[in-house]
Amino acid sequence: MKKELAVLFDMDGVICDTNPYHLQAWEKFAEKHQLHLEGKDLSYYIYGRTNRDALQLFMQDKAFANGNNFTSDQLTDLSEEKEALFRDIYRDHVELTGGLQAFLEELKNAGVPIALASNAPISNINFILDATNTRSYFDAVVDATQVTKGKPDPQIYLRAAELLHVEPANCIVMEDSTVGVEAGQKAEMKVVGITTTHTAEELSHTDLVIDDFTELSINELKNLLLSGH
Ligand SMILES: O=P(O)(O)OC[C@H]1O[C@@H](O)[C@H](O)[C@@H](O)[C@@H]1O
Repeated sequence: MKKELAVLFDMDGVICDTNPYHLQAWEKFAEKHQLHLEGKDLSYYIYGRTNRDALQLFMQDKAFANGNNFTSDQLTDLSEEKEALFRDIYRDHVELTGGLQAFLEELKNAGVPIALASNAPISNINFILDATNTRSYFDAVVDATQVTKGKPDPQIYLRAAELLHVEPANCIVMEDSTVGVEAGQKAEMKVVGITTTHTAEELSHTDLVIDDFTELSINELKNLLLSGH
């Protein structure tokens, strides 16, 4: 039987409020590679994007100080180098977003299928799932390597719905980044915006804005599915 509700969680900024630590990692990485990264660039180039897309966007618009373009293998290596920095910085600060543990329990007890759908590399996904001890809650995990395009393309969310055997129209996406919100909306799913990375105003085009998961219940999600766009 097809399920009437599934919840698809983004990871960075949703499972854990990691973006302040990603920022520190990007700053270290930028210094080492003489990349002219400014605070205001983060919102557009970085938050929510795959590292490959972020690095490529940078190269197009700003170019690295040494003027080189990177091969696909170099992009993979650079991406992993930045994420190793992130994991080192974040390791001692790992904490689930407020109310998430109880919300995951509520969903699990009600038999609601749950997926993790992230642009992050699998090394980071494994790191967060192990450090937060939440792997057992997720019925499916989708990262950008399992599809041809990461967010803001909708493929990651559509693949997650497929793995859970739930129609996209019955899926609710939990997102913090504008790139991720775009992906959820293009997948024609309802999107809840969480204000870890962007302000409530910046997320005002979502279906519901929350500060953390203490504000959500299954009933509220069911009502959201019934409401129009
Ligand atoms: O799709 P998610 O879980 O928000 O993660 C995507 C990306 O979010 C960015 O903010 C990070 O800098 C990346 O390293 C990360 O891969």
